[in-house]
Amino acid sequence: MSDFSLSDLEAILAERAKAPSSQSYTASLVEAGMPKAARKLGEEAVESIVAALEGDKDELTKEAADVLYHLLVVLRIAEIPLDNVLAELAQRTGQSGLAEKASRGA
Ligand SMILES: N=c1c2ncn([C@@H]3O[C@H](COP(=O)(O)OP(=O)(O)OP(=O)(O)O)[C@@H](O)[C@H]3O)c2ncn1[C@@H]1O[C@H](COP(=O)(O)O)[C@@H](O)[C@H]1O
Repeated sequence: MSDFSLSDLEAILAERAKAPSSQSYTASLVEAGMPKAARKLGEEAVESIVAALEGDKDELTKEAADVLYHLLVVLRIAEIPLDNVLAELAQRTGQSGLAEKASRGA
């Protein structure tokens, strides 16, 4: 199992977003703004659907990674911390302890 987490990626994107857009794809997306970032997220979601329907596991794995990356870029532009999303997911499990833990970023 990979040690790499979405929180790790969120931290990398926060750092890279400060770079000149010529040196960082993340910074170029943030600079372009929500319409472009949201469109990219949609494109990657559609490509994931196609891979899923074709039963192509390798392609679906790559497209799923693209979806998660572009989702984090969209959340960054919207100024929504990943922890808020995790807290929402935890709350849906009905386990308030998990929701509290997620909102603390633990
Ligand atoms: N996970 C990714 C990631 N996935 C995809 N991409 C980039 O997404 C782009 C998407 O290519 P596409 O073919 O979909 O789009 P395109 O038509 O080439 O370009 P668009 O004009 O449509 O955006 C490519 O340039 C990839 O390099 C990513 N770029 C960055 N990351 C992560 O973000 C980190 C920071 O990257 P930089 O911001 O580039 O420093 C990296 O270390 C990675 O962890």
